[in-house]
Amino acid sequence: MTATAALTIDQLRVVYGSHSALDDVSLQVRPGEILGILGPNGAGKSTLLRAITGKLRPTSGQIFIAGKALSPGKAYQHSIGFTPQFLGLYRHLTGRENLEFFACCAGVSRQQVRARVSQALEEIELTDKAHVRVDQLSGGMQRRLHLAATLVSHPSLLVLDEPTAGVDLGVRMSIHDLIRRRAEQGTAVVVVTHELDEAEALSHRVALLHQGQLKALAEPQTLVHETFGNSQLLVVRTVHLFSPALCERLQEIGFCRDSDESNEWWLQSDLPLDRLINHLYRGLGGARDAIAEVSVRRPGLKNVMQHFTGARTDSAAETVS
Ligand SMILES: Nc1ncnc2c1ncn2[C@@H]1O[C@H](COP(=O)(O)OP(=O)(O)OP(=O)(O)O)[C@@H](O)[C@H]1O
Repeated sequence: MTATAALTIDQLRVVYGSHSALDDVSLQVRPGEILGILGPNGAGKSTLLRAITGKLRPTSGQIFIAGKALSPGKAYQHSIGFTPQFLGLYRHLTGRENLEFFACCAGVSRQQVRARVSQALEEIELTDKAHVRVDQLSGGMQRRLHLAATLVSHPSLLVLDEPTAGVDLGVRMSIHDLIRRRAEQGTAVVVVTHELDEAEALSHRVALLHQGQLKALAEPQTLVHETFGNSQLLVVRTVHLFSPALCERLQEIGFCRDSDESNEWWLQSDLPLDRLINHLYRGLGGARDAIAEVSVRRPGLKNVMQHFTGARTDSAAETVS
């Protein structure tokens, strides 16, 4: 990518006291590109967003917005639109009043404010609710309005922190459409999400952070392929969630799971299915009744995350005998 990238992050380091929150992170985002930022809690995602939006002075490294070096503390509202995770709307004002306020704060000229606000309301399909107070709108409508508050200034770089947190599928889809449309018009988008399906569906590329380091940066499908090749996953769903003996047994025979709250376990392998099933049932012995379902799947981003963040990914080649 060239100096005309919408965003360039060059060898960024952020150290809090003695703790390194970001360590030598470099990446670029081109105009029109949607980059998903993924990583477990504490990976450094919020720190990265704070650095990109100029709210934090990096320990070292540089950030360029459309080729211009970013100096923390300066006003960047014209080129960067930041939508934080938590709603920041004025509940006693109407949707239109909120958008007009945010447009003015972002430096939109008086002559343009009305048209920009009308356009944003149309984009989020809330024109007919423009004069309703925010506290009388549904949660999904407030979420869309929250995003529109950033869109009114037509930023060249949109930075979104979990834009679909807590919304239903319908609202999520409409927010995705909104983000895609802006990207198609040339806006670069950096979006932090914990939803891996969302990242896979929405992002042109994903950046995977873990313990402050950039572990991977690629298109979702490329990342899955580079990590797992043509492997498949044998997926097992257990009847009960908490059965320490069964969990221990599954771990011993090479399975891992998404979280302690999941009753789905998976094993990555290139081996033929009949050998894998044999391996599973032999390994489980008398505990096989505790299995509700066995299926085969292609790996996805979720499995890539586990691979890079240290979950057990022992290949079946090592554990299947
Ligand atoms: N102001 C701060 N002072 C000291 N340490 C901090 C500060 N902010 C964040 N950290 C630490 O830096 C690391 C990265 O934090 P950060 O909030 O960027 O992670 P994150 O990926 O956004 O996590 P989450 O998904 O939980 O929001 C964590 O270990 C965190 O405890």
